[in-house]
Amino acid sequence: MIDKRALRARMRAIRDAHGPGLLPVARPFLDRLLPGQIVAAYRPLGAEADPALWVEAALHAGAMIALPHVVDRASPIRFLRWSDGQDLSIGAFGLHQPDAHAPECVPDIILTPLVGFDRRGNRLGQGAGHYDRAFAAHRDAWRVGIAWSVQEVVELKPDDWDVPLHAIATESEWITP
Ligand SMILES: Nc1nc2c(c(=O)[nH]1)N(C=O)[C@@H](CNc1ccc(C(=O)N[C@@H](CCC(=O)O)C(=O)O)cc1)CN2
Ligand SMILES: Nc1ncnc2c1ncn2[C@@H]1O[C@H](COP(=O)(O)OP(=O)(O)OP(=O)(O)O)[C@@H](O)[C@H]1O
Repeated sequence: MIDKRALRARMRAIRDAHGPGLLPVARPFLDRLLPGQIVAAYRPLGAEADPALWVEAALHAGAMIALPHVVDRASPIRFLRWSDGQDLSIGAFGLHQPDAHAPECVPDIILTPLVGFDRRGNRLGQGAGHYDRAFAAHRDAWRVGIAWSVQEVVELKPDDWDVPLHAIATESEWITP
């Protein structure tokens, strides 16, 4: 079987060949939203599917937005509150993120950028363990993976620490394992 690093390189190349864009909002996400909830989103890097329309829908429903704040590969990410229109600064890996002093949040929903996924909810990420650790720290959050449909692989072998996704949204499908 192809190793994880080689697969990650292949799936990044497939994602980059697809190119960037906005992901249409999936109905089950709208149905789940409640006022006051905290939705952890992200600002896309390169050709990652952009959840900006999901952020807009969440704000419209009265939910609050948090964005990941990353320091380096070794440190856990923190989800920090972001209010609509607030400035972001560029941090590690070129990510747009809130100021380190923004309030930390406990997310109800975690929109997770994917490098690859399978139909069972297994996920391939950047390999730093940032979302693995976030899922372990926020067990009750609804874990939604976001990707282009071309990022699907037939089967990913989960590691012991992997926490599966509840759903995956692509431009063409809402996949629930
Ligand atoms: N948009 C976005 N935000 C995110 C993530 C992500 O994958 N995408 N993260 C996910 O954990 C966390 C940040 N962690 C990261 C860890 C490693 C790399 C990384 O290795 N980047 C590669 C290029 C990545 C690519 O092309 O996909 C690099 O810098 O060479 C990026 C982010 C939180 N925020
Ligand atoms: N709960 C955890 N606490 C501490 N370290 C963890 C935890 N979960 C995973 N890790 C570490 O993080 C790394 C994750 O590597 P892996 O290749 O699985 O990342 P990934 O599947 O790309 O996911 P991620 O998006 O989280 O980086 C591994 O080295 C693993 O030991």
